[in-house]
Amino acid sequence: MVTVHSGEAPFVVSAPGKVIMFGEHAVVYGKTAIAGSVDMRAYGLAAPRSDQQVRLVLPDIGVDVQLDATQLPRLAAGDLAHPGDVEALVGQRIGVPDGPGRTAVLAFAYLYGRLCAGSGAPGLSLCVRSLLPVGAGLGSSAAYSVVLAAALLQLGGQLQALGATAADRRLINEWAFQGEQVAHGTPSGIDNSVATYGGFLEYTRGRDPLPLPSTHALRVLITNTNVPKSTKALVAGVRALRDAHPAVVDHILDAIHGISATASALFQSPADGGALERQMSDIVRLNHALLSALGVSHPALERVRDITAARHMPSKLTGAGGGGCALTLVPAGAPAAAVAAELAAEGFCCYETVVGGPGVAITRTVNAVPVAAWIAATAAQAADIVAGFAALSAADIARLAPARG
Ligand SMILES: Nc1ncnc2c1ncn2[C@@H]1O[C@H](COP(=O)(O)OP(=O)(O)OP(=O)(O)O)[C@@H](O)[C@H]1O
Ligand SMILES: C[C@@](O)(CCO)CC(=O)[O-]
Repeated sequence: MVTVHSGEAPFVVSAPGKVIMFGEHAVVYGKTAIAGSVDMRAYGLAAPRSDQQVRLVLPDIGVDVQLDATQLPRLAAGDLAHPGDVEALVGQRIGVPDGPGRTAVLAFAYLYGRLCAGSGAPGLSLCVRSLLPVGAGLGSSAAYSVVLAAALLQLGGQLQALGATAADRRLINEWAFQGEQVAHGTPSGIDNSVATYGGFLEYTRGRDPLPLPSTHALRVLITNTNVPKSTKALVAGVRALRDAHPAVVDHILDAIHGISATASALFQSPADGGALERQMSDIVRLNHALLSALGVSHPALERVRDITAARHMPSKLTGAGGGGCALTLVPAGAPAAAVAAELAAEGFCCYETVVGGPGVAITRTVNAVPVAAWIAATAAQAADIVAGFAALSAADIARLAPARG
């Protein structure tokens, strides 16, 4: 339990989404995965208030709830067997129907309960917006959890330097992982690690994430199939398959581990561009085939794979699968624009993205102007700071994050 600093001026926290290059699902079983941050982020405006009210505004998913701080129970370590059990404690009170909004409010209630709640806990308005598609495999949930954890830790005076030190990041990552457990049950921790640390990471559950000093720039196309999926259900499906056929599924998981090990070596190798692209293409194809064997592909993902393969651009699903996004390697000279147009004609959304940008960031100013004043000037018609933040254009909101280093 910490004392929330109600004297803190409004500030903005942001955290990136992720793309898993190799190793999703296998990473849940202790195998290695390789992931990088994408240049789309979640942004949270935290404004302390003096009236003991806690307001959570999530405009992307239609949530605006206000509770008296005393309605959110203080939670000590050990009060709950699993962070997801918070539902049983506060589920009745939050008045939000099932769906993304409910999960998001429960993750907040858990982290607020652990980090802030208690007698005398002051109020707070927190508004989170995201430029990441929700539930598409790009780690929108982890970016949201990292924003919550960093905002509440900052309010509690638990961070040394606005989230910038190694100790700050470790703390943010640990708490964000608990927020992810509310949403996903048994996540591996890779998504929140990428959202916290940014860059490229080699990740194995239970070990510190290893930043990969990639010597090769990788162009990728991300295609959102717009098919909704549930990470929790897909992870549970793989678990059921493994329980039924351990001797088969464990070999598949080991093979995926081998792919991540190959990718890690390739990222750090001095191989020339052509050789690297050939080997990367092979392992992208192999990884997708293995994920398909685990039952987490979808006809829309197979369609993306066929369209891009016809142009010699290999694709794999990224994230949990079952819909969501595919990742396509764009080798030098590949007709990325033509392929993106072909995919768009089939109703898919494509983003060409830069992988490996900055992780979590907390800012109190924009170009030396305090956040509150900057929002007031940028969204001049808004009634208050939360409404102003909610009204910012995507281009303006992106100015609240650090530039790519
Ligand atoms: N803009 C947002 N505002 C509030 N909550 C969000 C937002 N985006 C995502 N979330 C939270 O994240 C959840 C989506 O998690 P889900 O795992 O389905 O998708 P994802 O994280 O985008 O995909 P993946 O885990 O495969 O990378 C939502 O239910 C909500 O709780
Ligand atoms: C499917 C999975 O491996 C990645 C989801 O982005 C689940 C996890 O690692 O928690």
